Amino acid sequence: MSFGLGNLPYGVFSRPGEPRRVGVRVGDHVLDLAAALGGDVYAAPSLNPLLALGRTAWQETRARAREAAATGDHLVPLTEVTLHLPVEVADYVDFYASLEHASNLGRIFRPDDEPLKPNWRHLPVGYHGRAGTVVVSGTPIRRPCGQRPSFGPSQRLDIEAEVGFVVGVPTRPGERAGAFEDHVFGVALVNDWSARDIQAWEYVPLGPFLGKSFATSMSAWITPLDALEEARVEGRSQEPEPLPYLARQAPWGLDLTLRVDLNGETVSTPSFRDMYWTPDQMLAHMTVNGASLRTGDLFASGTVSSVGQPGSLIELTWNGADPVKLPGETRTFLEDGDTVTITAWTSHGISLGEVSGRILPAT
Ligand SMILES: O=C(O)/C=C/C(=O)CC(=O)CC(=O)O
Ligand SMILES: [Ca+2]
Ligand SMILES: [Mg+2]
Repeated sequence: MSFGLGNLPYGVFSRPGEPRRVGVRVGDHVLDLAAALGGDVYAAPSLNPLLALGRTAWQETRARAREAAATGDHLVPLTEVTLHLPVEVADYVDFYASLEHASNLGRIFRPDDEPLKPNWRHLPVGYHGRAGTVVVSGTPIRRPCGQRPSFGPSQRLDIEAEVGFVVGVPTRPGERAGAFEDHVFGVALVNDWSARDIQAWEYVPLGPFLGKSFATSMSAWITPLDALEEARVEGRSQEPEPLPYLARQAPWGLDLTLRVDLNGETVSTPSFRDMYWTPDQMLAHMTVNGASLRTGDLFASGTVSSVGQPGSLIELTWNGADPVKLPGETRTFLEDGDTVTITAWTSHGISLGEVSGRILPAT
C-alpha cells in the first residue's frame, strides 16, 4: 500500500468549518493527531510547534502515530479534508546542486562562457528566495508579468523539479548547525516556478529575483527523515575535495526518483541520487558564516536534473528549440491551463507525495 506504516508523512488539514490541525497520512486517510495523541502541538495550524521540539520528540511522535494508525481510530478520509501549507515558512533558500542542471543552464544562458563558473565545485551555490510566496500543492499559479525586457506576461514560464528540506531546530546567530538529522525534520517536493524571459533579463549580476519569486509550490506532505533511512546513500564523488566544513559526516544522499508529468504525460524522471552536493553540505554551507536557522526554514536542492532526464522545460526543450511531444500537441514552455505534477519515490516504495499546480492566465 502507498503511504503505509513505514512512511507516515506529516501535513496540515481541516474539515469543513473546522480549524486547521496536524495530521499524518495513512493510505487514503489522515490520522487526526490531536484526537489520537492529545496535545496542543498537534492542534496547531502548522507543523512549526512540532518542528521546534527536536529529534527525540519527532521520533516519539512517529512511534505513537504508528501505534495509533494501526488501531484504525481517528482516521479521516482524504476526500473529506482540505490540505493546507504544512509549514509556516520562515526563510527560503534555493541551491543549484545538480551538475547536469548547472551545466545545461550555463550553456543556455551563457553560451560564450564556461558552463560552470570556477566556484561551483567548491561550494553549493544558492540564493535567498521569497518565503511568503511558498504555496501548497494544488494552489493555482498565475502567470507572472514583468520585463522580458518589454513588459508583459511571461512567454517562457517553466518549472523546476526540486527536493526541499524543512528545518525544525534553530541555531543562534553566530552558531554553526550541528548534525543534519538534529536540525532537519523532513523532506518535501518543490516546484520552483520560473519565468525564464524575466529571469534572463534581470539576473545580471545579482541572481534570480522576480523571475522566481511569484510562486514556489511545495507538497502538502512532509516525509520525516526516519522514513527515508533505507534510501540514504553516499553522495556523488566530489573533485576537488570540499573544505573541511563541507566534509560529509554521514551519508545524506537520497535514492529518490522524481517524475515530472505535464498534463498527465510523463516528460522526465530525474534521479536525486545523482546530485553533486548533498543536503547536509547545503546545511553546513548555509550556516558557516554564523547566519542563524529558524524553525520553518525551507532549503531546496535546486533543480534535479540527471543525464537525459532534466528537471526543467528549458533543458528538456533546449530553450524551446526542441519541443516536447504530448498527445496531439507539443510544448516548449507552459501554456495557460497546463498542469504540472511532480511525484517522487524511493526504491523501497516510500512515496514523497506530489506537488502539483495549474497555470492561470496573466491578469
Ligand atoms: O544559471 C543560471 O543563471 C540560473 C539557474 C537557475 O535558474 C537555477 C536555479 O534557480 C537554481 C536551481 O534550481 O538549480
Ligand atoms: Ca530553483
Ligand atoms: Mg520560486
